[in-house]
Amino acid sequence: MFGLLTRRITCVTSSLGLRNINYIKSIMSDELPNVVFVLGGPGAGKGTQCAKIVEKFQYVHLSAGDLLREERNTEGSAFGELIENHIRNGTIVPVEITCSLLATAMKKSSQNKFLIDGFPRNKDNLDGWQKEMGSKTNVQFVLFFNCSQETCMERCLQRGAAGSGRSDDNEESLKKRFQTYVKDTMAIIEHYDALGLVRKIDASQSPDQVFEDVKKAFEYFKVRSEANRTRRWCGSRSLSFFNMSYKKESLSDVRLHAAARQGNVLAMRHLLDSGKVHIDSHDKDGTTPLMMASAAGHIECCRELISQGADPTLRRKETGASSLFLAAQGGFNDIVSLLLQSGAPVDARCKDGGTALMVASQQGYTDVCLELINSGADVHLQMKDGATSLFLASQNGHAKIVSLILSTVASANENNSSLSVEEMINVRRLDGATPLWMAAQMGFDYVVRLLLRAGANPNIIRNDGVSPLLKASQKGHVDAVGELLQSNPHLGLSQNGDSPLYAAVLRRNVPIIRILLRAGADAHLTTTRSLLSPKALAEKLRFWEIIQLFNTTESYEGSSSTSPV
Ligand SMILES: Nc1ncnc2c1ncn2[C@@H]1O[C@H](COP(=O)(O)OP(=O)(O)OP(=O)(O)O)[C@@H](O)[C@H]1O
Ligand SMILES: O=c1ccn([C@@H]2O[C@H](COP(=O)(O)O)[C@@H](O)[C@H]2O)c(=O)[nH]1
Repeated sequence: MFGLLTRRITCVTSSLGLRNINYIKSIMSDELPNVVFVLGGPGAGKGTQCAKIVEKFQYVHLSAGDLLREERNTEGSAFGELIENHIRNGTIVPVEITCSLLATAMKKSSQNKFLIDGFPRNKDNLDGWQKEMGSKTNVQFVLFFNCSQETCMERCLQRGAAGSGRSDDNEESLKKRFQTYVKDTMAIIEHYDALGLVRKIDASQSPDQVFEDVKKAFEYFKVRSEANRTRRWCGSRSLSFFNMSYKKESLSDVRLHAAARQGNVLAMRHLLDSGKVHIDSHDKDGTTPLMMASAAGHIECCRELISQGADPTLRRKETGASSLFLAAQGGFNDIVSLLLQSGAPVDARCKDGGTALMVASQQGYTDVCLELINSGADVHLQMKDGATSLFLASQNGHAKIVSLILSTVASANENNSSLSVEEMINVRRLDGATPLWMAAQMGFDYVVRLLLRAGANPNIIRNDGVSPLLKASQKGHVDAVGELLQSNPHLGLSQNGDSPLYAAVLRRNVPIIRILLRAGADAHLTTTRSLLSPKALAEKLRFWEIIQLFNTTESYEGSSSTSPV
């Protein structure tokens, strides 16, 4: 922690860059205290919503502003005057003071879920947090309350008039606070956005409406992290572990395999010392004790086996899976490191072309991906069906891994002539699907956004003639459709003769119809599949609310081209 509060942190690392791999590593661990940063303009309603979140999701609310005000009011504080000056002027207190207050408050609490409200507000804050707390906490996501300056100003002035007692709830301070927000804090929100971690909430609605959106954000991230935890457990037990056969040559071999499977290091050592077993004795599928222990996550057994000479380069006969692949599949990073240090080839291929990096990307084990990439894993490799690690991460909604791979591709491209991000991002599987196409089908809007921003082409269709926009419309993924529309995709007929607007009408999906119309989709465009236009379809099905929407939306007159993508 910060020893001397008066020491100014001069952090020179560019933590606003995507390529800060240590930083990304620091936000991955499941075991560390979880943090949700809450950002937005002054008066956007951060404190109001935090109170509701505490009640519903049992987080501990730490407002950086409140902690600073408390410190300012503490008798004898060396920082009282400095803090008050910053508050009045709407400028940002040096990070060592704020971060130290936050860390102390976190330490005091016995909880491990924190809402950090109003921090980090500038690059100094972010760098300071990274340096001191980055490796000790897990940033789950950032809640961003978006609200116009006018509304925020009005709310703060009313709060002041109602007796908040805050020295900065006045017009003069508020103007300065907004300048700081626009100039400094927006860059922090953009930084986290680039990592796929920002959930933007429309804070101009009523407090209850805002909270409805807040709940969705928490549920979204909760579902994702729980899914990851479940997979970590299943990865070791069901996918590979139970599929292994255990038929060995001798009773001692059977016992060795059983010890590896159960993690019984003492029994294993005893058997190995006896000289009666071969350390790499394998069953009919070529499964060795080291593979067994790696798949089951027994690090002590793996250490014992390696130290007694087990071969980390062996593969299973049928699938070609190595110990490294099995450890990566289970998310056992300590075993992955051990195997790599012991000479396991980082890019060993399974029979289907899969590698340890691919399986870790698929399962969402960011820490494992980092370890493998830092050990030289090739991010450009493809499975026999054409899938890349990027594809697998996108298909499964692992935004952090998508960011990590994209930044690794960019660095590799700078250093040699390997594919550029733009080329790599649009690599297609044999069925023609790109990472973007898959993420759109699955409704992973964060991943869709990350990929589009990195240069993914929204108009690459799958071999069946379906575009990402059409697929997202068919599946009813309104947020993914919204993200795709940001990149001006083709709105007309896809090559299979269907259109996104037609698909949305067929499924009576009004939110998607609305945003497609707003983007210029044509309600009169006849699809070649059904020979009906979206409007004719709505009339046929008597979807009155949609007919009304078409009638009242001027843009349905249409500007989209009728030629297929
Ligand atoms: N959705 C809302 N609609 C209308 N008023 C709101 C809404 N949310 C909060 N308020 C009111 O606006 C004022 C500011 O809200 P709040 O203190 O939660 O904002 P904040 O973002 O934490 O502000 P600050 O950054 O200045 O600490 C309060 O008086 C609050 O009651
Ligand atoms: O991390 C922080 C948080 C706050 N400040 C200063 O406090 C005021 C008020 O903050 P609120 O979040 O609106 O309560 C803010 O304008 C800053 O001057 C800070 O320096 N660092």
